[in-house]
Amino acid sequence: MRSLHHCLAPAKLNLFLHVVGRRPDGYHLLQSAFQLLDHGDLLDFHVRDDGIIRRITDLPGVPEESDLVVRAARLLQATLPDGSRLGADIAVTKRLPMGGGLGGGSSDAATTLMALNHLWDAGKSREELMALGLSLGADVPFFIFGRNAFAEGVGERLTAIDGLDCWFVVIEPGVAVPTPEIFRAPDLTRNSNLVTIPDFSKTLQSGYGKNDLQTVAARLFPEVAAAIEWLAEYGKARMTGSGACVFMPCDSEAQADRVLAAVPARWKAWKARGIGQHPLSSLQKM
Ligand SMILES: C[C@@](CO)(OP(=O)(O)O)[C@H](O)COP(=O)(O)OP(=O)(O)OC[C@H]1O[C@@H](n2ccc(N)nc2=O)[C@H](O)[C@@H]1O
Ligand SMILES: Nc1ncnc2c1ncn2[C@@H]1O[C@H](COP(=O)(O)OP(=O)(O)O)[C@@H](O)[C@H]1O
Repeated sequence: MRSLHHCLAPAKLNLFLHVVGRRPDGYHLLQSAFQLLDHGDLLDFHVRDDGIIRRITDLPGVPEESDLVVRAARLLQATLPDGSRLGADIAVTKRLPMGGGLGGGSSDAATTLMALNHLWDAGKSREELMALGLSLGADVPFFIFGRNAFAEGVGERLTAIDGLDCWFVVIEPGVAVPTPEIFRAPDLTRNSNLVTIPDFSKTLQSGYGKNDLQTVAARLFPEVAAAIEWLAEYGKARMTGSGACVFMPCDSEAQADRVLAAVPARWKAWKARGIGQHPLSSLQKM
C-alpha cells in the first residue's frame, strides 16, 4: 500500500498578533503575520484497505480519539465516496511542545489532510481542505494555505506575504499556556488599531507591532515573563500565539548559536530558519 514518510508539520510563529475586536459569539478578531519555520513534528502515513484509522504512536495526555491527526483523517475520510475502504496508520514524532503557540497540533492536522488527500486520491482542492481544517482549529487553514501569511478574522482570511528569511531562536519556557484562559482575561487589550499589509511589511524585520496576548500570558505564567526578559537582552524578543514559547529573529546563524549557548539550562531552546513555503505544498491541487 502507498506510504509517505517523514512529512514535516512545520511550526509557525506569530511575528505580531493584534486583537482588534470580538465577534458576537465571543471569539476574538485578530490581525497577525504567520511565519513558517523549517522545524516541526514529523508524520508517517501508511494507507490501509480496511477503513481503519489509527495513531500508532503514543502521545501522553492526548488520547487517540481526540488527537487532531486522527480527527483530521476521519474528517477527510467522511468525504470519500460510499464504499471506500481507505484508512491509514499514522505515526507522529512530536517535537513541538503542546500549548506552545507554535501551532503544533494544528500543523499536524494540516499535514494529515494534505498527505491523505494525496495518498487516498481524495481530489480535494486547497480551498476545500482549508475549509475542512477550519473546523479543527483556527490555525489549520494557514498551514494548508502553505505560504507565510497576513491573517485576519479568527485566522481564516489569509493573504500571502514574504515573511522573514532569517534564523530564529525559540525558547520553550516549560509551561503549557491554555489559550481560552488568555482570551478570557479581563485585562486583555481588545482594541488594537487595524493595519494594512503596506503598513507593516517594510518594518516586519525590525519587529513590527506587538503580541497583545503577551501581557496576559506573562502575568499568569512567570516563566514566560522570565524568558522574554532574558531573551530581550539579545534582541527583539516576543511571545508567539497565546504562548508559551518566545522567539527572537537573528541577524545570522552564528548569532543564533551564541544566544543558544547562553540559554539557562532550565529552558529548552532551539534555532530554526524561516521558510517561504510549506514542504507539502507541492502535493496540492490549486
Ligand atoms: C492564538 C492563536 C494564534 O495563532 O494560536 P495558538 O496560540 O493556539 O497557536 C490562535 O488564534 C488560536 O486559535 P485556536 O487554535 O482555534 O484556539 P483554541 O485553542 O481552539 O481556542 C480556545 C478558546 O480560545 C478562545 N479564542 C480562540 C481564538 C480566537 N480568535 N478567539 C478566542 O476567543 C475561544 O474561547 C476558544 O474556545
Ligand atoms: N497531534 C496533536 N499535537 C498537539 N496537540 C494536540 C494534538 N492533538 C490534540 N492536541 C491538543 O491541542 C492542544 C493545543 O496544542 P498545540 O496546537 O500544540 O498548541 P498551540 O495551539 O498552543 O500551538 C494540546 O494541549 C492538546 O490537548
